Amino acid sequence: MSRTKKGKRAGEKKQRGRGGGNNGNNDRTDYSSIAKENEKFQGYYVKQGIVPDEEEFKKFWQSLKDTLPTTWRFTGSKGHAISVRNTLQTHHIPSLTNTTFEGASIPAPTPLSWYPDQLAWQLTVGKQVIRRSPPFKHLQAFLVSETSSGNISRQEAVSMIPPLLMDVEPHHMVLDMCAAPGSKTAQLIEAIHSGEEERVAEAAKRLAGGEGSADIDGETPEKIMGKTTGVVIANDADYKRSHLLIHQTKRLNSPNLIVTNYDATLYPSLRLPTKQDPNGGKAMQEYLKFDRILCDVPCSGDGTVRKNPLIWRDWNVGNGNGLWSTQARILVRGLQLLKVGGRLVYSTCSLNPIENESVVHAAIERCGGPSVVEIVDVSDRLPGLVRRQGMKNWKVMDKDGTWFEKWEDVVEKGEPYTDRLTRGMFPPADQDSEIANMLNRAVRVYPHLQDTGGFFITVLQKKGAVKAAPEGEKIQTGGQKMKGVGVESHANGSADVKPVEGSTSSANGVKRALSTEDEELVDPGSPTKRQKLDFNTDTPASVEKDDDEELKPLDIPSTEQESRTQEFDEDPKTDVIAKKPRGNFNEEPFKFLSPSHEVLALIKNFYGLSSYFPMNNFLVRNQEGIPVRTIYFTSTMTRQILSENEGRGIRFVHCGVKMFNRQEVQDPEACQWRIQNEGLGLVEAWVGEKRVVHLKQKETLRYLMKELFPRVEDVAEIRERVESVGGGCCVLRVNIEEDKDELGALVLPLWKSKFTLNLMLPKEERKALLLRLFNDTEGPKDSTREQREADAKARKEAKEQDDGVVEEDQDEEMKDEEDDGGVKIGDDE
Ligand SMILES: C[S@@+](CC[C@H](N)C(=O)[O-])C[C@H]1O[C@@H](n2cnc3c(N)ncnc32)[C@H](O)[C@@H]1O
Repeated sequence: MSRTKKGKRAGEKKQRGRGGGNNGNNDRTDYSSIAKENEKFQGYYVKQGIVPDEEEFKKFWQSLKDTLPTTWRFTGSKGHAISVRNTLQTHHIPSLTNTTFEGASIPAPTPLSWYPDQLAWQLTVGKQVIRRSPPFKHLQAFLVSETSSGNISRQEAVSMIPPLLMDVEPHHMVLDMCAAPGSKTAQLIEAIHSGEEERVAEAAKRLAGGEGSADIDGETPEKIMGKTTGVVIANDADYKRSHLLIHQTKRLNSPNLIVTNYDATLYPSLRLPTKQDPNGGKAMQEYLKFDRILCDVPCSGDGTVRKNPLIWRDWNVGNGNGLWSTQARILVRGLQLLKVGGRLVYSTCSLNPIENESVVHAAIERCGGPSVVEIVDVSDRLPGLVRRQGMKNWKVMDKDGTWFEKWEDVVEKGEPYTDRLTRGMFPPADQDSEIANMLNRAVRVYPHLQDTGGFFITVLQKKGAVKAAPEGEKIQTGGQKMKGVGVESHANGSADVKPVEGSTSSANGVKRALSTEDEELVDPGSPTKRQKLDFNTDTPASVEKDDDEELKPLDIPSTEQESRTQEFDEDPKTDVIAKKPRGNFNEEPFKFLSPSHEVLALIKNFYGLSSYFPMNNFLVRNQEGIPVRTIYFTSTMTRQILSENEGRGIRFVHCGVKMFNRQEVQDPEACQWRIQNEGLGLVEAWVGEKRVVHLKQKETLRYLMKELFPRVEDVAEIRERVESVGGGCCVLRVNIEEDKDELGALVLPLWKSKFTLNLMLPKEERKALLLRLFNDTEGPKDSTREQREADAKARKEAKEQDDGVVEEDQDEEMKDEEDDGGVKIGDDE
């Protein structure tokens, strides 16, 4: 068989890891045939002493071979997540407790003790049981249905930890540097929106009563309305995978989310609105600094071996060594972009100290040492989570198997080791130094501690300005010269973020020493020099994988093979880390509409939108800036970021929630712009009573959900009200006393045609609600369809006979439209 340059056999399956890029893998390896043994893998971790006690190491090693439990999170706003969780607890857990299968008792799902509000659960039973035990089968149907409607997200338990340690608040600016496929981004979005429902409800009540209007002068609309003011920017270097982020976070409908597509080592400084000098001096250009940053970096992923058996076959030391330089650069860039006082979490699903403590140590040194960046002690956080402390000593192994304890030994041996390894990889020379002791504050989670995957998490706090010297100078830190984590700087201003399509090199190529005032604002520069460094160790090759793998609905896998193909959380792939954003960049521009635009005026009037509602946060996605089909809504800060950076070639991939969709209507009174289900939660509190319908009876709700096109005359409870509201879109507020716990605050978009009503819900969501609320497994039906068709036919024939004019079916007006998100209104066919 032929060999490639890197010594791989042509066609050979590439090394797995966790990093991204190059999807489309069609590997059909039989995972059950892979032996769960690898001497090099085991020997490496024995020598590193990651679990020093021999007996404990045996348990640790054995646990890597065991099947991983299935874990999931209830997603969305807290109120909503809790209401779906309540269904699990009320309707499923009782019948799953004390279940036996073939004589043995079977454990019911349990909440993860350390996850807040019992919103994360785990299930340890295998597929056999699920298929053949009726209560588990029932649970499976619930999980699948809620997953496809986005209320449940399958996620590895350990992967849920980093966002929980970030202490995100609703006003925070948050950056997720390596975000795809987006499980943690979803947690970050939930965190910035935490408490929002309550705040908005209170504000709406207060403002409707005319109270509090005195103290709102000069406040942003979000603040007045109790809305989240923070922003989450989720980034990934892989363009295709940046779209996975959109998919994964779609259900959260956050107007505070922006998705970008950059190599994180080169993440650009984003402009904020210029600050005017009150004394009449020069206006200052401000750049965005973040309160919270997540660096969940690409890594070798050997902590995921329980669900990725290929790691047993393919593990080699070069994977970790090869990623070190990129991981360190991402972390350094993150620390530059962080506000002083801000927090950054660095995490990997690798067990390897080279990808973990070594990177953290090098980056802290690179940024000025522990007086500038400290590791936060989080030992009292997440009580219940069993963990081990970070390592302060480790060794470095070359890919040929030679071990080194210190850089000086590498220098003594000379090439090729001096090319393949770097000084920064080594542990602190002074093991009693502040930084060495601080490394113990890092968190290591091992599989045997609580039946999970392996993970590494460090929480860093920035205490002062980071001074990054230009690349080319080897960095002098704590007596060590380091290469491989340098940051080149160049002039700030428009050139610093020139379009990077097809190139990540410094926009203007100017290298200069930093001045103190812009040291934090510069963009990192040319990767050309780093390229050599990145490739001077054994960089693992990419793995190709099918995109859709991330998106499969939850099933309950019993084998690791199934687990691998159905997982959509962590993405254990190693990749040659982006020297430039991968894939074509092809996005329509984001154009904001003037608040006085005639379409917005029409919408405001029809829905009776409150005067507090921020009408300047609407945008469209076309070059001309015309509302053709869909109008999106963003938060104020999001708008400012997009507007300030327009024309700078910034690779914005996504922003805005669909709020209004254009609808062909025949009723001249009805507004053509219907509220999209996605945007309803953002606007409903501000819609005037004139377009609100209240519903209190459970049976009415069931009928509206079950029937795709119920006749107005058949919905007795709300008939009168909908008739007085008139044609077009309105807001249905559901308030059923007996089901408060499971329904939460349910608000739905309702369309009134001449004769029929239509809940405008995506098919999956309608199905999931029917199952959850009414135990209906069959889904919606269209029993009036035949009747309508017959009526239409009769009308048409009669009309044609009368005057030869062909009349359109009035009720068909809602059924031909499909929105941009693929949600067919009413008629799902
Ligand atoms: C471990 S995965 C992130 C998982 C993600 N945080 C989550 O929780 O779903 C690493 C991601 O980093 C991306 N990546 C690799 N190199 C990168 C770089 N230089 N800059 C930004 N992203 C990069 C990969 O495409 C991959 O999606």
